[in-house]
Formats: sequence, C-alpha cells, structure tokens
Amino acid sequence: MERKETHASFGGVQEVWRHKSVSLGVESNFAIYLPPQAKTEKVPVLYWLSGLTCTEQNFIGKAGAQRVAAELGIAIVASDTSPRGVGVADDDAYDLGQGAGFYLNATQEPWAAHYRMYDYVVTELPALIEASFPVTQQRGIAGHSMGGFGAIMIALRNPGRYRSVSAFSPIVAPTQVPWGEKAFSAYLGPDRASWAAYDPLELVRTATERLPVLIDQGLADQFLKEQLRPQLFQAAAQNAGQELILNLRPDYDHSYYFIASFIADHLRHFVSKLG
Ligand SMILES: N[C@@H](CCC(=O)N[C@@H](CS)C(=O)NCC(=O)O)C(=O)O
Repeated sequence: MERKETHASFGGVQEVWRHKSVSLGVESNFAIYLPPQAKTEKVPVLYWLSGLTCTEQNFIGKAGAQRVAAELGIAIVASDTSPRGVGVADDDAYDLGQGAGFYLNATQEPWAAHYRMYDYVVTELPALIEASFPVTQQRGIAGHSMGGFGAIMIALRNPGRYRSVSAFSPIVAPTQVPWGEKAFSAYLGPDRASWAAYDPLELVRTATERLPVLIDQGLADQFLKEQLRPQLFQAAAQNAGQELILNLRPDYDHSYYFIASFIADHLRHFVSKLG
C-alpha cells in the first residue's frame, strides 16, 4: 500500500492511498480523512460512495466534510467508483464502465473479471482500513446518486455491518430507470431475475434489519424525474414498514454544491446512531 497524498486538514489529515485490490484485480485508490481524535484513539468510520464519473477525489475536494468530521471525531473513507486501468473493460459512455461500477459484482463479459465493487466496498476495503488505520468497527455508509443507490442497497443486504445509512439523490429504482437498466443489463445480463439482489425496492421488502434511511434530494435536480424517482422508494418503504427520512430540498440541483450544503446532517446522522 502506497500513500499518494497527505494534507493537514482541520487538525487531522486527508490522505489518498493506492493498493493492490484482490477483489478488483487491479490497483485502486481510496481516500481517508482521519480526524484529530485519531491521533490518540480509534474512531468510527463512515464509508462514502460517489456517483457516476467520480474518483476518490470528488468527495474530498468538493463536499467540505472535513471540518465537521474533525468536530465529531469520525474518519471518512471514499473509494473509487470502479476498477480502472488499461487492462480493464470500459465504454465510451460516462454511465458505463470505468467511473460507473454501480457497486455490484458483474457476471457478464467483458465486465466480470474486474467489476467487483460490491465485494470491494463491503468486505475488502473495510478489512484493509480496520487493519491499517486507527478506526473501530463502527461503520456507517453514505453516498451520492449511483453511490446513494450503493449505500442503500449494501446496508439492506448486510444486517449488522453498519450503524447508519444515508444518501443524497440516490438512484433508488435501478431496474426502472435508464441509468440502472443500462448498467444492470451490461453487468448482470438480460435476465431481470438476477437484478433483484441489487434492487433497493426488492431488498426493502425482505430486509432482516431496517436501519432508518436518511435521504436528501434536491428538487431542482436535473435527474430527478427520469433517473432518481425517490417516491418509488418512499412507497416501498411505507409498504415494508421501513423508516425513511426524505428531505426534499427546493432549489438544489444534483451537484456537490448540494452535498456540501447538507453533508453535516449526514455525518451527524451517523454519529447519532453510535450510542
Ligand atoms: N452529465 C454528467 C453526469 C455525471 C454526474 O452528474 N455525475 C455526478 C454523480 S451522478 C457527479 O458527482 N459528478 C462529479 C462532480 O460533480 O464532481 C457528466 O457527464 O459528467
């Protein structure tokens, strides 16, 4: 594992590391913010999953999360959004291939060899983080858009693994919207039965643990009506008895300006569940 960046930030440190990932079969970057408290004690860690086109850099450069993470004494880990490199399958479109891994394990060619972001985010990365940094096993998961989908899907599938889950502008119904249908068709194949394991609307029906889900959604989001459709998750949650805090925010769009405006609420949501 090699440290690529280190920056003092609000008394703590923002780092970027590169390591050989077993799940992805290539080298991958992740970012970790360690608050000042981590110099003397182990701290809880929030995993952040970014959206389409992002790397580990977007969140750390644009969300402005370090100040409140330092106040609260939590670490934040931001992964990449797909495997990358010359030997890794890709597509010219921004919403498929590198930068668009959708946090699942692909079963179809040419994707299956490297596109295993589900295993990476759920198992490999936390094991590495917990062995290498001063963090506890108190984990939270949050994300944006494709990453908001990833956070909700992963929390619903992994009872006991996370203390909290939250999302900005998540793709809640990937089997019913163009971004999700395109990605699931490519990575999982045409058999829609295989999509259910990654569909939050299905998972919320059968989940054995129901962490309250916090969602913030901008009402001026250019992707709201076609790709995000939070009301579909709202209805599924209501049917399932799933607690949902859905904050609809007038005027806010899909960008990191929106995330930066409300990220503190999501960090506090995580800390409120640590008990
Ligand atoms: N049309 C946009 C769609 C991608 C987009 O909006 N990505 C969001 C996540 S779904 C993002 O966070 N972009 C990177 C950034 O704003 O830093 C593009 O081609 O870049």
